[in-house]
Amino acid sequence: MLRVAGRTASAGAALATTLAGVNAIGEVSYREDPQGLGEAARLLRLSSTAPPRLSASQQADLAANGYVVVARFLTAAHLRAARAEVAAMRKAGAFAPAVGGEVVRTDSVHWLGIRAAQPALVAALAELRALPATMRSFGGFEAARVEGAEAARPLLGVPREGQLACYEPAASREGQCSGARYRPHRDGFASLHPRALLLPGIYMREVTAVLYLSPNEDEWAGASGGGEVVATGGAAAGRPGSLVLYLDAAAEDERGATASRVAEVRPVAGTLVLFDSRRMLHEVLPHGECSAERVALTVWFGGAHRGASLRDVLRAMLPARCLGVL
Ligand SMILES: O=C(O)CCC(=O)C(=O)O
Ligand SMILES: [Fe+2]
Repeated sequence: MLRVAGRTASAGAALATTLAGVNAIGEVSYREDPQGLGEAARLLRLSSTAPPRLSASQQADLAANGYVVVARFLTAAHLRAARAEVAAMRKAGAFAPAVGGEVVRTDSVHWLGIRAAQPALVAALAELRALPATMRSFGGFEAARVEGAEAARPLLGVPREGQLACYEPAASREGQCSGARYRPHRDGFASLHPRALLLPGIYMREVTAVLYLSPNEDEWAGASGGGEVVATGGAAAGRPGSLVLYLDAAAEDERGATASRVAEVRPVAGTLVLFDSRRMLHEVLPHGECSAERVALTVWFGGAHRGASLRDVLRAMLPARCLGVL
């Protein structure tokens, strides 16, 4: 892919400024394996659209609302290939119950690395990992940090792994009356949360990117054709299997009661949702009657992922006004 090649070449200088083996800065996301992408590179070519992948207005939406929904992030051919790979992995028993406990979440997951054996999924992961490089400013939640010289590069860390998650329909969960779900939660914590010191990789998440790879688009989209519904009032619209974003929920609200509105996103294959990991309270409603599986590939961008330098961790934890000292 031209974009990959171009980015890899121009990444050389940036690479020297980061720790070896660290992939903390989006700009250099592809440098690990410029040649070896092989089949994944072919698929990337297949799925690419002209950069930037997020338009200015989508970036503005993300900054203003704390989330943005992008339809058709991958091509149909790429999606088909990725879904076939997920199906094969499921058959081979590659998914395990998610950590967090039945009370919180009942999906099963597989951590997909940048060198995984599934080219279409690796290519999808690469597309997601390229996002920070196309987002120079995160407006609301990054603008404060992107000042002066820092404006030249994105400050979001890019992890080497994405989480593939499958939510089973009720029918296939023996003895369960509802399908898999993920109760209301936030993916990250605000800066200086004490638990960030113990688990910086999780607690420093700043932006969540969820790309749906669910099979059976029609079933998920329904008659309305899927997409995103924003409802006023705190009550979730509540279609089974939807991702519900509780907009403007108070920081201490863990259930969504204080949300001014809710946005409901259908997990239609190819749909990408980006949101503010720290502020956006969200949940996956129980899967329900559908027979279709609900599959998502999620990547968290942020200041301190596995392999990030101490400097990155500190940078993520300090208030913007202190950044000058790092
Ligand atoms: O699959 C989704 O829609 C979101 C999943 C989620 O919230 C998570 O994995 O943290
Ligand atoms: Fe989440």
